[in-house]
Amino acid sequence: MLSDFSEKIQSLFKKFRGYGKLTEKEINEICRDIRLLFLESDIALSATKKIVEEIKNRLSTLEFTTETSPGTLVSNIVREELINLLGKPGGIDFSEKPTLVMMVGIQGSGKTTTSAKIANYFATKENKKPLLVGADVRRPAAQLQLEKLSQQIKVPFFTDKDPFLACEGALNLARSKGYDLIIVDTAGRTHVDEELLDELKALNERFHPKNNILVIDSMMGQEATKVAKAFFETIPLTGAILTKFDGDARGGAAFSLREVTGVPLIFLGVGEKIQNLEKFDPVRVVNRIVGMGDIEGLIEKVSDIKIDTSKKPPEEIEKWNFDTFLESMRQIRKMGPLEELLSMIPGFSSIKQMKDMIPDEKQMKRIEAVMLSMTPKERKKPEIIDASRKRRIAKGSGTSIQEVNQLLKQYEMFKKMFKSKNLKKGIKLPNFPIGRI
Ligand SMILES: Nc1nc2c(ncn2[C@@H]2O[C@H](COP(=O)(O)OP(=O)(O)OP(=O)(O)O)[C@@H](O)[C@H]2O)c(=O)[nH]1
Repeated sequence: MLSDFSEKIQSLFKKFRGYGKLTEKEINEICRDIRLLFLESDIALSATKKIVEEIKNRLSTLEFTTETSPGTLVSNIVREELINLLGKPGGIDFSEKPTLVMMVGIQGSGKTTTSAKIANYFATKENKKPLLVGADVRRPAAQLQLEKLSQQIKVPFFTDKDPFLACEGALNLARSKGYDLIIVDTAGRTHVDEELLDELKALNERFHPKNNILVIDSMMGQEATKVAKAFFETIPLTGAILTKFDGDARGGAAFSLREVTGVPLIFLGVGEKIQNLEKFDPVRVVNRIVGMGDIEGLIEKVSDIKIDTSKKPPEEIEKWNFDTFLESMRQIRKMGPLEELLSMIPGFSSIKQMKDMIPDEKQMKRIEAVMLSMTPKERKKPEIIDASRKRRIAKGSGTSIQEVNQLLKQYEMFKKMFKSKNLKKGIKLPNFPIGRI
């Protein structure tokens, strides 16, 4: 999440810490650095100008105290202004029952997946009764995708032969069954076109939804603001959801959207899975970016995971084998990419050596593939893995014999260490089972 931006802002904070005083020269330098960072991050010019101006004004009138160093004061101001730029979060208006939530956006933005994510969020976290409606009647595949997702999350699905009939029917059904919210997945096109906008306008005039939510791909960078403007000129948008935030390194859309369009963010899509939806919280996003972590988010993630207690690892570490490691790895991966999780721990992202020790998703998959290519017997008793078995495992997992050897070596080290009870004498754990291979 915003890895490039995060790295750059943290190195700027390091630079600011070196300032002994803040004269006009330093203030100009800070503003120049921030401007450059924003422009390199594909953030809209108006948003860049706004934050630089705010920072400059605050720094020019700053009162120094002896307790806080100039560098810390500057970093605090920049952090606060990043939070202000992201803007206060929006929400879903539940003042009507059922409330209509119209999901709009261009094709591929993640609209269908996000409709299901929201339904799941409100059903599981807020005890609401959602109804999912497929209104993209021209694309049977989109209807099918939403229907499948609705079955997966056990939320009812409704559709009809045109979007107006679908909404009408859904409203009647919701009123009779007491549903709280109707989430309508409207049609998307490859780009914003007149036909799409006309249909939305007509739906809006007919049903006056309390919620018109724009789903937008954060990877679009500041281009996202153009799409948002086109929708905003057609219907009154009440909020936006940025999808694929997990893959966005620069933050161009996130930091531009509010300033350019005024539309508040409500949720962030942070992965392909249904659970990968976060309520937008600017403080938590910024704290993560600047390396202050997000303990609250980490606790939420851990408590969301349903641990299968029948698969709990044995208490005695001597009994651990590759089955144990495979299972723990799966439990950890359910929470999302490892680096993402660790970035939620305050200070972690600033320790470069620690980051280098952590395998990325691709490496995790390779380690998992090696373990999965072992037979159940091999996983229980890895000592039986001889040269020909290693060849078979490497071939089956699409890795190399060296990689299989490396994993087995790390396993051996792990076992030896516990046998010799060296751990009690303060010896560091090897980076297994999450080490690089
Ligand atoms: N990494 C990541 N992928 C996402 C996220 N949200 C959606 N996707 C993926 O983006 C792709 C497009 O998502 P859809 O929900 O089909 O997009 P859509 O806007 O409904 O597109 P159409 O149905 O074609 O109109 C799918 O592969 C999703 O799994 C997210 O937050 N993170």
